[in-house]
Amino acid sequence: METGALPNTNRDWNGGKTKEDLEKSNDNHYIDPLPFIRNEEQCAVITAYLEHLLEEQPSELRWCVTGITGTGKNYVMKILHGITMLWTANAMSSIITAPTGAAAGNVGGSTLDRLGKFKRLATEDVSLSKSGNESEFAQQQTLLQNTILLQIDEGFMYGKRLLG
Ligand SMILES: Nc1ncnc2c1ncn2[C@@H]1O[C@H](COP(=O)(O)OP(=O)(O)OP(=O)(O)O)[C@@H](O)[C@H]1O
Repeated sequence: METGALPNTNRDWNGGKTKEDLEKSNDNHYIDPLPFIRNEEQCAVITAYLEHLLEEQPSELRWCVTGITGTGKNYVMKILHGITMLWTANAMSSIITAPTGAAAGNVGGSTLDRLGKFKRLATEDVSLSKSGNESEFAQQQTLLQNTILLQIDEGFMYGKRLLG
């Protein structure tokens, strides 16, 4: 996974002390923020997201996480999804989408078309807000107003017709 563009993730969970420091001083209270993840790059993404949630006034965050196949991108997506739902206690606060039904099924998400109830035509260039039933679209907007995380898998497959 490529994480070079991520914000600095050095949150100090242990008062500036390393695990070794704490062991030497017989203090066993070392906090490992992500004990269940042993992959550094995955840790960097998840920790950066946690830090973002902890910000008093979180700014809008737009990330593109890339990596060759099998590097654990979907694994991280699912963790961020779970963290967000727990953090907000709202199942609609996090959404995972993908361009095709098969890709969406793979990550436990849905297609943007299904999510937004769009009825796009294969041949016509229609904008997002006009591509479906407008009242359904408005209902969906209301439903999604507490969504704080939108993750798009295989995002390169979306053209400017949908997201442009
Ligand atoms: N930190 C981890 N601990 C345990 N298993 C992991 C971890 N990260 C990834 N895996 C496992 O490795 C496999 C590949 O991960 P994943 O599907 O997330 O990769 P990917 O980068 O999304 O692949 P693709 O680009 O093909 O969709 C999966 O079986 C996943 O469960």
